[in-house]
Amino acid sequence: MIRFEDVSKWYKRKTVLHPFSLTVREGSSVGIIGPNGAGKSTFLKMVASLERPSKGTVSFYNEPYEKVIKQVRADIGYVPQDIALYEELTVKEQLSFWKKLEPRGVDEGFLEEMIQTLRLNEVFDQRINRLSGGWKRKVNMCIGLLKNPAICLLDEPTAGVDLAAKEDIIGWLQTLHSEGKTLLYISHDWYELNQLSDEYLLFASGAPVFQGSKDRLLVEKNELMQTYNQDAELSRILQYV
Ligand SMILES: Nc1ncnc2c1ncn2[C@@H]1O[C@H](COP(=O)(O)OP(=O)(O)OP(=O)(O)O)[C@@H](O)[C@H]1O
Repeated sequence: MIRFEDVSKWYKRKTVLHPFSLTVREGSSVGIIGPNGAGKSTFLKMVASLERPSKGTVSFYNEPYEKVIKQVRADIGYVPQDIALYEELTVKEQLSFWKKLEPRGVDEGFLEEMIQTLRLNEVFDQRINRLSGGWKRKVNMCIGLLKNPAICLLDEPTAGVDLAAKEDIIGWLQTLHSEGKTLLYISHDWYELNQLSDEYLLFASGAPVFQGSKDRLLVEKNELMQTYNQDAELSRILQYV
C-alpha cells in the first residue's frame, strides 16, 4: 500500500539515499534498523511526506502520492525523534492545545485509551519541564498519534526512556498493530524490535539492503555482514539478531 519506486534523495551535492524500490504492506509492523547516518530518518520523513524524493515516485493505495495527498495527510501520524513540547504547559494543556489544531477533530475514545495505556493521567497536571525524559517521550508520542492515524511513523520512540516507560510505549504500539494499523519505526533496541516487528528494513550506506522477516534476516545475516564488511556498526547490529 506504500510503494517507493526508484526513489533517491540528495541535498545539494550530497546523496543521502541511493535509488531504491520497496513496498510496505498494509497492517505490517516494520522495524527500521541500521547504523547512524544510513538514511533511516530521511526515509521515514519521505513516508511522512515531510521530505519529497529528489527522484522517483512514492504511491499510497496504488495511487501516486500527488493524487491522494489529502487522504495520506489524514492517515499519517508522525512521531519525531526530537521532542518539541511547550515546556511551560501542563500535560493536559499541551494535549488540548494540539487537539485544537487537528482539522478533523479527535476521536475521544481513542485518545482516552492512549492516555490510559501510557498512564499520562498520572502526570496530567504537571508542567512538561518537570517531567522525566520517559514521560516527555510518552507525551510526544501521544501528540504525534492524536488523530488515530492508520499509518503510524515513529523515529526512535523509546530512545532514552526507562524500562517502565518503554513497556508502556511498546504495549501501546502492540495494541495499534493488533488493530490493523501500519507501523514503521526506527529503533536501535533489539528488545523493542523483537516485541514489535513482523518485518525488518535494514539500511546501510544510504540504501535499504534487506527487507523481510526475522527468520529471513537470520538466514541472510552472514552474507550481509560479508557484503558490508567495511561497516563495523552494521556487523554489530546484525550480531544481535
Ligand atoms: N536536511 C539535510 N541536509 C543535509 N544533509 C542531511 C539532511 N538531513 C539528513 N542529512 C544527512 O543525511 C544522512 C542520513 O541522515 P539520517 O538522519 O537519515 O540518518 P539515520 O540513519 O536516521 O541516522 P541516525 O540513526 O543517526 O538518526 C546523514 O549524513 C545526514 O547528515
